Amino acid sequence: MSHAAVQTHLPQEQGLAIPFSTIRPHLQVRTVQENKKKILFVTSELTDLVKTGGLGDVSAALPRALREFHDVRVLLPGYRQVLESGQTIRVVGTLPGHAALPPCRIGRIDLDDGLIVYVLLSPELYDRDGTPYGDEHGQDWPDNHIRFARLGLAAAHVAAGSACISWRPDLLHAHDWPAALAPAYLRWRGIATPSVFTIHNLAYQGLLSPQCCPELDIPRGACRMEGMEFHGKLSFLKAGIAYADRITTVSATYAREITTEAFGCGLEGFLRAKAERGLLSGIRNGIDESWHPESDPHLLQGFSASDWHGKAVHAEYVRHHFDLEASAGPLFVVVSRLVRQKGLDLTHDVAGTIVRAGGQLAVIGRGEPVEEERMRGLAGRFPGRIGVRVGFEETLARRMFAGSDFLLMPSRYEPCGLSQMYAQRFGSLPIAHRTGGLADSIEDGVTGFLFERPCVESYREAVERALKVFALPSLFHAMRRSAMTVPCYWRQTVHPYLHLYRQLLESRHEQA
Ligand SMILES: Nc1ncnc2c1ncn2[C@@H]1O[C@H](COP(=O)(O)OP(=O)(O)O[C@H]2O[C@H](CO)[C@@H](O)[C@H](O)[C@H]2O)[C@@H](O)[C@H]1O
Repeated sequence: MSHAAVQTHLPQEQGLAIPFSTIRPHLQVRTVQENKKKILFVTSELTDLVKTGGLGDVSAALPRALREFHDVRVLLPGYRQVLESGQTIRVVGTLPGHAALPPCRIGRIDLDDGLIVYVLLSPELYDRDGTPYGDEHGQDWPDNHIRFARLGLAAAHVAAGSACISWRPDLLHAHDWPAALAPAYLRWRGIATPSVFTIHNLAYQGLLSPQCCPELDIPRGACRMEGMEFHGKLSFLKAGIAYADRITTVSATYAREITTEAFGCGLEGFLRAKAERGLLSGIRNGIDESWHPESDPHLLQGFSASDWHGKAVHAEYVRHHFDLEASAGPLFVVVSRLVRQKGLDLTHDVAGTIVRAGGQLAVIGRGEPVEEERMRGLAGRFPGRIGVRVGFEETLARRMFAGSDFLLMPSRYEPCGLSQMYAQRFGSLPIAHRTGGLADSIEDGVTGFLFERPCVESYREAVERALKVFALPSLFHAMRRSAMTVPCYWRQTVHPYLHLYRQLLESRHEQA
């Protein structure tokens, strides 16, 4: 693998038109600094084009924060949302089929700010209604193993320089189980490109039957404990952990937690062994610069710690939008995927405390049908005091962070969490379980409220403390101001990744 990857212009890529695209000017000429390395992000979500949760946000914001230092590009499946995004897609590469993985083409999107996204074009795998992972009823696609193995193998081909793209990464960075076979295929095929695998959520593992090995061309040797075998099945996520050169997760506390039985999802021993060899680390997520209360274009009006008027405008907007009564009481919000991890059942049980104290609650979320139903039931119990919207709406979510006084986040576990940082930035104090990245990003009684155990009693005690602070405006505003100034942008937090990449590239260089 060559590290002499200095380019003074972008590579020549053929611009074959495909039906859904309009042709864009061919090449932008850009000077690339000598010490910049080429890094390929492999991910199943990118907020600009398709998002179901925090993975999309990190996949969009981290490459942008790294771009000052490296030439970072993203590889993403060409879902229907991507094809219909209105972005120009030029075909720049082709890949042959392999085992049960169909041949595909690679398209290229140049986003407005210059971020380059390679899109894996395989209509039979990705051009469907629904989310990246399942149909509109929340049912996983039965061929997910093929869909995401295709992603992993394509990434390995790009790394090997055999995807007909004249851009070849010095390092590959894969995210979560859908991208986890990328480092594995590198290893199985003897491609020396170093790799990083980031775990955003250990609970989603991508399990499949060992009988699928021939379909995906998984070597027999991989079906062992030291490989991707997991209780008689095969785990995409475990493959990422087994074969990447370095493993990271998204906060220091979660990195420790996943080496314990309580949080390790059965992989704690495997992860502990990696940690003991210095191969597992926790790097806390940052957030994108667009989360700025004075300039976020999603907001109706900007605001700051010295001018709260815009915040009041959003509080009124949220009350109106969720059919809540006019009130001077505290406004609580939930912005969350509605899944068991997020502790919605606990919020259901403390909601009465909030309402009795004169508070109101607005919830937006989408997820498991049982959780959606639970939330709808809550709105039915407290009309005018609790409003629930089942759906996914970025603009509304941002206005909820802006208009609220408190964000509820009683997650049972939380690898990092972004919502609490968005809330803090917008002067809404998070009330959260002391776990994972919530413990690392919230200072109890200063920039939010933490409770110790994921149970109603512990949670209620934190809500009661928050209500007392709300009743003391000078203390409440002081806490808000502290929360708004916590350093949380990626540019303030990206350095551990730069250090990790440097270490990895240098050690690979020495080995070579
Ligand atoms: N209905 C809705 N409408 C609009 N926006 C909505 C929404 N539901 C959720 N969101 C948004 O989706 C994102 C959720 O991100 P989180 O990091 O809080 O959780 P998630 O569990 O998805 O991410 C996983 O990956 C991230 C990234 O590493 C980790 O921080 C996290 O702990 C881990 O569980 C936030 O941007 C939130 O505002």
